[in-house]
Amino acid sequence: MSTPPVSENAAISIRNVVKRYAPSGGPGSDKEGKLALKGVSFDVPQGQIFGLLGPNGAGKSTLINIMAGMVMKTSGEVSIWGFDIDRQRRNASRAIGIVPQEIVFDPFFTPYEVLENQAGLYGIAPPARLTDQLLADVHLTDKARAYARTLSGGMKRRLLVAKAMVHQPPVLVLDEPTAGVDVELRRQLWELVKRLNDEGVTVVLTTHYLEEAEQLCDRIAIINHGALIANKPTRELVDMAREKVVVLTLDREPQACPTHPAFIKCVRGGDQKIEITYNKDRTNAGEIMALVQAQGLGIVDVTTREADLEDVFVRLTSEAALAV
Ligand SMILES: Nc1ncnc2c1ncn2[C@@H]1O[C@H](COP(=O)(O)OP(=O)(O)OP(=O)(O)O)[C@@H](O)[C@H]1O
Repeated sequence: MSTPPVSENAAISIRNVVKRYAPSGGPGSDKEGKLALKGVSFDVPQGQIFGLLGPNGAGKSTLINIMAGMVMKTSGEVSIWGFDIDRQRRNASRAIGIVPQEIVFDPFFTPYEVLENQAGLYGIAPPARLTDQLLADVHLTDKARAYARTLSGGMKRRLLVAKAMVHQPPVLVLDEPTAGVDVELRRQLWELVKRLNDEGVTVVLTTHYLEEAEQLCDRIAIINHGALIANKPTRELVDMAREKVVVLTLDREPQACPTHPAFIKCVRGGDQKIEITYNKDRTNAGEIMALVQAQGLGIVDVTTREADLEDVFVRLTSEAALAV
């Protein structure tokens, strides 16, 4: 299959990226080394919040670490804001801010010092530094002079976001920013991400929380076993779930499940309820209710459930697993 050329106006352009790790040499190790990415290609459009999803070990961190310059790809091309990461490394690095999965700070530095040091690394002269502004943006002004080790987990994560934004990159990448973070802190982090995006920053994030990816991301790519298995606007991806479920509570116990070519599954609960999973392109709840009533049964209550991203994710990853 021919691969389109690297896109000039994408925030990130990834073409045919392959990564094979060196063999570890340990007992049972793969002699050729682990093939973590098997030729992945996609673009992250400018201005979006882009979700990179996949099960554990799919290759997400490998891809992010390649963008960050921390892992060398085996082959393929990556450009960030139009800059090739091999030929224009300096410009590519300046165009991206990375929030790593692991929290790593020297515990004896204060948030103020963490940001000042980072600005120094980027060669930003003191008058041009945005330290106070960034601390305010992530609500850490009153912790500016506290040791990093005294910050809560959520504060440390917010400080990592500020650190990634020190050089004001147009692209921000967050690797599992909410892993192990409680609900309230997760909400705060998502608000921060949304605010940055509203200000024009293109955001790429990996997450295991499908519901949040569904709410937050404009577009979602799914990686499984080192290969891209989906890359679509979130709405389209969710619409791929063609299944819908209707639960009917009847006026008495039905003798049998009604049948229809669009039914995928029908379960009798034994409590005067039937749960029908159907293809929503081929029938609807109204038709199903009419079918049940035509059998002489009365309907006391009805509830329906839409398929969500989790249904699509499970289906796509299991189909891809079967194809491997
Ligand atoms: N340094 C390494 N050396 C050898 N193999 C590695 C190395 N880092 C990752 N891998 C392997 O490459 C594959 C992809 O790992 P990666 O960490 O990129 O996945 P992931 O999608 O980020 O998973 P997770 O969500 O668990 O972080 C895995 O099989 C992993 O064991």
